[in-house]
Amino acid sequence: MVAVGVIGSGAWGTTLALLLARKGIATTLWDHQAARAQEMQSQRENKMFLPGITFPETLCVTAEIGEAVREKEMLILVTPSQRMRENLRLVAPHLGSETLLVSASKGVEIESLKRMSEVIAEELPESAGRIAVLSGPNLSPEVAREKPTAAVIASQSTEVAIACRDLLTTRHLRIYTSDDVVGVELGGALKNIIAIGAGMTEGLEYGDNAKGAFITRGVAEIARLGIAAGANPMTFVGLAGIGDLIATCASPLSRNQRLGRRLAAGEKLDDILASTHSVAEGIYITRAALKLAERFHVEMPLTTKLSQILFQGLDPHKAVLELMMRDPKNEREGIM
Ligand SMILES: NC(=O)c1ccc[n+]([C@@H]2O[C@H](COP(=O)([O-])OP(=O)(O)OC[C@H]3O[C@@H](n4cnc5c(N)ncnc54)[C@H](O)[C@@H]3O)[C@@H](O)[C@H]2O)c1
Ligand SMILES: O=P(O)(O)OC[C@H](O)CO
Repeated sequence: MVAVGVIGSGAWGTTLALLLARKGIATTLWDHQAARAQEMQSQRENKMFLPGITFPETLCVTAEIGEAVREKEMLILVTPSQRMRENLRLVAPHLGSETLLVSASKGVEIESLKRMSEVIAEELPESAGRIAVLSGPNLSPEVAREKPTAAVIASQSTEVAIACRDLLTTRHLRIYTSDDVVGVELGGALKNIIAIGAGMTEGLEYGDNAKGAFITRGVAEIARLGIAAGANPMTFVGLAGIGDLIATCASPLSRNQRLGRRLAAGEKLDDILASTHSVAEGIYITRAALKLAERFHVEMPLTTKLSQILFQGLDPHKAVLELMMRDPKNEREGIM
């Protein structure tokens, strides 16, 4: 029988585990907290992140890392991005020589500026040829409820991308393959910055023209950085780029978008963080993106202003005014 492990039991990790288990795959979901794992295993539900969705019998929850990692065809790594490395170190002693590794996290490590696949290859070097990354417009409450969804899985190895795709595909989740690992990872990570900003335009009641403009200039900005980092420009008009932006910037289900709306309402970042268990990757990728922008000499005016709002208390109205008053530009300047 095929067996899969899922490392990280937040909303997305639980959703992916549910999908696999519903296909009859023996799925082990790992939580880093024993009490949480026990609670989910006995209640047959993740009440914190996906209330109301019952676990099938083929899904087992554990806090014992070896149980989640040993003898698995595929391991899905889906912790918050800043926690990925420490969890890979727990995985390493138990990992088999054939296991496929899929990163489903959307972020860049702030300290090293490495993408998740790079962190994985660094910590698990013997598995470096079996890594894939999953991204796309994938709001977990919709995916878990089997609403039609598409995603993209990228790997340097076509065989690995296809094998992971085949394990993850369901009647409700259509997955495209790609060889643009850099673009798929950076698209999924960087869109979180734009999702926070889009939430802010909504919270400030600036209307749909402002939101449309913000998202469009946002794509230009994140594509500019991605291309400088080696991504294929076309990936930013694909599922990991514009696709994910449309979903997250439009949906009240997006945690990053909600964060933007709360900041616009005047709440302080620390208070928002203290009020939730969910990760809003946009906060961390904002820092990482600005460091990457410096490395690649790329201009990121929207990200710069968002960073000032998040970390220096800049008033969002003032930030928007400052963006509006920038020097006029040609629309395509700095993109292609
Ligand atoms: N939720 C979604 O719809 C969705 C969709 C696609 C991708 N993602 C990405 O998946 C990743 C995980 O997000 P999520 O939504 O599943 O999580 P979540 O925000 O729902 O919950 C956070 C999870 O992180 C866990 N956690 C906290 N500290 C940890 C540690 N030190 N080690 C291991 N786990 C720890 C918590 O226990 C919790 O399970 C993020 O990068 C996110 O961007 C999320
Ligand atoms: O809820 P968010 O903002 O973390 O977004 C979740 C996914 O990345 C959407 O594709």
